[in-house]
Amino acid sequence: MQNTIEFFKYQGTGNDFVMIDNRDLQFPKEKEIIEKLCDRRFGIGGDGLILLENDSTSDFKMVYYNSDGNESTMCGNGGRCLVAFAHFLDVFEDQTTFTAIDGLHEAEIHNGIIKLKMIDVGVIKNVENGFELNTGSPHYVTFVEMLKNYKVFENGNNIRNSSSYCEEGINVNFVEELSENEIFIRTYERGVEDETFSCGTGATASALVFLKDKNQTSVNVKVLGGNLKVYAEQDGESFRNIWLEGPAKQVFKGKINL
Ligand SMILES: N[C@@H](CCC[C@H](N)C(=O)O)C(=O)O
Repeated sequence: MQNTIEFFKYQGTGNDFVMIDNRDLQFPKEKEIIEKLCDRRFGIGGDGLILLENDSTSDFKMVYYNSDGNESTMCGNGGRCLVAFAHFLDVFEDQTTFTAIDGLHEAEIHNGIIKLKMIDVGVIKNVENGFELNTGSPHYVTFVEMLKNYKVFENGNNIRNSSSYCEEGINVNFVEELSENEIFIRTYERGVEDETFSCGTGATASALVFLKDKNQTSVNVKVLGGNLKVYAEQDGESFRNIWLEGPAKQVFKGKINL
């Protein structure tokens, strides 16, 4: 017998996700099924798939899969979209906490803008031509010029598959400083294996590298799919009180046969 599931589609600055209410734990967590649902020709289409589940210590739990069907580490835009989804499902009113793979997150929603607290970040490592840090997911950050015309797929794919990163993979962020208050970022994402329109943990990582050792606690972030803002407080070599802010929207809903 054919199994039909109800889904919702969300996007946060163009990073798009299939969203499923799995509080009844009925969703089959199989790689082939998730990959097919994320396929833009044979499925719904999305950079990832997110399950909203019950949690014993917070309002809900986030389970995140990349479009390759594998469960992965934290997704910042996905987290913001999931907060919008939980709000739509009346799980909370305007402030919430939820549990993700990297721990507990606080979040708030006001007029469609979601502000999500990210994990504290330790040392930013200097590596060849760039920086490496973990904002819930692993990121490589490098500064370039003329980012609009930059070959993000080719260069991102080369770095992601280089000997340093090929085993675990890494997300690769190319950053251009537009002004003292604004950076422009384009990201090649691990697990999507392509450039996406936005990456929340990547925007956070790039913002922290930009803010490091400056007397500044926020920066506007322009991405292909819109605008984000990152707030952070530096404490020695580390950062805390890190917030990722931006819009997240429900795009459509439907039913699909598995
Ligand atoms: N789109 C994401 C990052 C998702 C995880 C990443 N692809 C990985 O596997 O590390 C975001 O908004 O943070």
